[in-house]
Amino acid sequence: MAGRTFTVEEVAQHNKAGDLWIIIDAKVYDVSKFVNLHPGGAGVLLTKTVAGKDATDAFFGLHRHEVLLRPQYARLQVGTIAGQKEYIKAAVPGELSGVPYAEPAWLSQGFHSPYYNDNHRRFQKEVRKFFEEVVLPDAVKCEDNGKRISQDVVDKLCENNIPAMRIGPGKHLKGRKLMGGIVTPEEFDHFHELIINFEVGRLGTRGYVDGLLAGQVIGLPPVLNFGSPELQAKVVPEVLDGKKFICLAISEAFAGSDVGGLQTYAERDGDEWVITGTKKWITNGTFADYFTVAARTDKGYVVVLVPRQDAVSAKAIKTAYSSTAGTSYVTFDGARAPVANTLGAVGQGMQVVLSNFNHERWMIVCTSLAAQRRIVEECLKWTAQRIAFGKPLNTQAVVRARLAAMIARVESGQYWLEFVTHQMNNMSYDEQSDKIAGTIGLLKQYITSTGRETAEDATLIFGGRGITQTGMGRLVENYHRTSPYDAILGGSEDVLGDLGVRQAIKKLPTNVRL
Ligand code: HEM
Repeated sequence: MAGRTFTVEEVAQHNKAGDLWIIIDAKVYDVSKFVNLHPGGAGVLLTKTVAGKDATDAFFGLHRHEVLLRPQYARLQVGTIAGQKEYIKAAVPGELSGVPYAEPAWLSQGFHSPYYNDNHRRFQKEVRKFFEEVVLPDAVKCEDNGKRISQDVVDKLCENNIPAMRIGPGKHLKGRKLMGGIVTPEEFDHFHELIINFEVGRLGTRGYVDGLLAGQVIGLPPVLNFGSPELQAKVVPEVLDGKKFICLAISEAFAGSDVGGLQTYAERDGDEWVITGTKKWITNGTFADYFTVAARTDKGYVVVLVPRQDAVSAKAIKTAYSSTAGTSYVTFDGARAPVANTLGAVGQGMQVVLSNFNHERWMIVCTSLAAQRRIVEECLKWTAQRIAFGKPLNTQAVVRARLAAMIARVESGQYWLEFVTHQMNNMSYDEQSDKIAGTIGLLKQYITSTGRETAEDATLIFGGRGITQTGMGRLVENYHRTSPYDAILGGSEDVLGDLGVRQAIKKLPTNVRL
C-alpha cells in the first residue's frame, strides 16, 4: 500500500469523518479509523486546515518524529505524494547528529582535536550504534516501568566487555575482546572510556543511566585494587561477565558526603567479620549480589566485600528518578563475611574509599555533560520547529540568549573535561590524587551546577512540554527532574568545590605575598 502515489488533489478528497487522510512530509496517512484513538483528540484531525491537507508543520509542532516510526502508526501510511520526496530525516542508529553543538567538536565535520585518534572514532561509531540499537529500547522501557536492566541487555553489554571497559584501562581488561576487537586492552585509554560514558549519558533516561550497572563501576574497583588474588579470581569474572551484580555501600543516613561520620560497625568473630548498621541511597542495591561496605572497627575504618544473605536486606527507596536505578536502604543485621573479603588493611578503609572517588566523579562528569549536551540539541531543534507568535521560537532574541548560555556552558565543560582526561592518561593514580583530585572536584561542581542552569533554561524554552513526561519535552522533563542527582552523587557540589579550593590552598607557596 505504502508504494502507491497520490496527487495532493486526490488526498484532498478524503477530508471527512470516516474517510480522512493527511499528508506529513510527502507521506499519505489514512487516519479514518485512528482518528477516534488519537491521543490529541479527533477534532484536531478533522479541522479544515488538517483534514485532507499537508499537516507537516502542524505535526512537527506537536509530536516527536519517533511517533511516526512506531509500528502502530507507521502502518497508517498508505502511500506518498507523486513528485515529492520525504525531507525530514529519521535518526539512523550509530549516526552522528548534524545539529551544531549536538556532538562534541571532535566529532563534528572539519574540526580537529589533539586527544582523539582514528581508533577512538571507529570505537565511538560502534558504541553509539550498540547503545541506540540494544540499550536505548530497554532504557526507555525500564525508566518507565522501574524494573532493573534486562538480563538480555546485560549479557550483550558483557559480550562486548562494556562493563569491564567502564572500570577504565587496566589489568582487568587483559584477554578480553573489547567491542568486537576494535580496540586492544593495551590501546584502551580513558578517552575510550569517556566515549562509553558519553553514550550512556545521552540516553536521556537518568534513572536507567545509574541502573546500567553504575554500582559496578564504583563497587568493583576496591576489589580489583585491594582484594586478595583469590577473591579477585572469584568475584571479578562473575561481575564483569554479568553473572553477579555488585554495589558500593558507603553513604548512610548519618553520613553522606561526610564519610568520616559512618556508623556501620564491623566486628571480628574468628575468621569472619560481623557487620551491623544501615546504608542509604545505595545505587543498584535492590538487585546486588555483593556489597562493598565501608565500616568502623576498633582499629579504624575497614572496607569489606559482603555477599547477599538473609542478614542483608535492601529495600527500594522512592526517589525523584526511576526505581530502575535500584536505589536502596540496606540493613546489615549481623551480616557475615570472611576476613579474606577484607579490601585493603584494617584501619586503612578511608584510603580505599577515597582512592575510588576521583574516577567516580570523573565518570559522573562524563555522563552528566553528555546529558547536558543532549538537552542543547533538543533546544536547538525545538526552537527551530516550534512556531509561536507566528514565527519560530529561535527568532526571539531572548530565546537565542538562553541558547547562547547553554552552548557556552557545555562547550567549556567539554574542553575542561578532555584536558583532565588527558592528564588521567598520562599520570599514575598517585599523581592524579596529588595533582588533579581537587581539579576533578571543581570540574564536577562546574558541570553539575551548569547542568541545572541548563535544565532551567530548557524548561522555560519548552514551556508546558518541559514539565510533561511524555511527548515533545520528555527528555527535558527527565533532565530537569534528575539533574540534581549529579550535583549530589559522588560528593555534593559544595563539598567538591570546597575540596578543590582546599587543595589549592594546601599548595600555596608559603613564601608568596601580594
Ligand atoms: C499520523 C498522524 C498522527 C499520529 C500518529 C499522531 C499521534 C499522536 C500521539 C501518539 C500523541 C501523544 C503525544 C506524543 O506521544 O507525542 C499525539 C498528540 C497530539 N496530536 Fe497527534 N498524531 C497525528 C497527527 C496529528 C496532527 C496532524 C495534528 C494536528 C494538529 C495532531 C495534533 C495533536 C495534538 C494537539 C496532540 C496533543 C499534544 C500535546 O499533548 O502536547 N496530531 N498525537
